[in-house]
Amino acid sequence: MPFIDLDEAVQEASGRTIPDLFRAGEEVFRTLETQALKDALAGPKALIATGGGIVEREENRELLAQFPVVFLDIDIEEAIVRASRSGSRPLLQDDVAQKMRALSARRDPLYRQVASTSVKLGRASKTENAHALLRAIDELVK
Ligand SMILES: Nc1ncnc2c1ncn2[C@@H]1O[C@H](COP(=O)(O)OP(=O)(O)OP(=O)(O)O)[C@@H](O)[C@H]1O
Ligand SMILES: O=C(O)C1=C[C@@H](O)[C@@H](O)[C@H](O)C1
Repeated sequence: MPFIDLDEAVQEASGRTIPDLFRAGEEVFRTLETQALKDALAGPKALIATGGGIVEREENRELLAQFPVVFLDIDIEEAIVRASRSGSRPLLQDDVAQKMRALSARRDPLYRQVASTSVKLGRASKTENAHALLRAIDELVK
């Protein structure tokens, strides 16, 4: 099955990086993100990885809720550690921990609203996490 990463799709379609798009304004990025989601959903059946901010727009939530969706329910402390390492996330420049907690509090109910199922991802290895995700996808689409 084809795999589509929406962050990559947005960057390819616009010819710009995500930090560059955010410099033009978050709405600029979100509009391209919605278009990339619509294009991906209209295309051949695929596994689509969205950015964590996909649930910010109601339009996106309504679209996603029509398809099988797996919520990657990552432990917040682990997410903070990983995001602190990355440095390239426009919404997480300073006070990463505080911003992550605020985003998580706002978005968590929205993820649960659109998700058909969820997978708890803790400190297991990447391979174990990938297998847990694949099992959830198999279960969902069988
Ligand atoms: N045990 C692990 N399981 C899963 N991912 C891990 C693990 N250890 C490190 N990582 C890393 O965590 C990072 C997760 O970042 P990634 O950018 O893929 O997040 P994302 O889910 O795409 O978030 P976003 O909402 O920003 O799109 C990756 O770089 C991945 O390699
Ligand atoms: O959580 C978010 O709002 C984002 C997550 C990333 O994947 C990118 O889509 C972008 O940095 C925004």
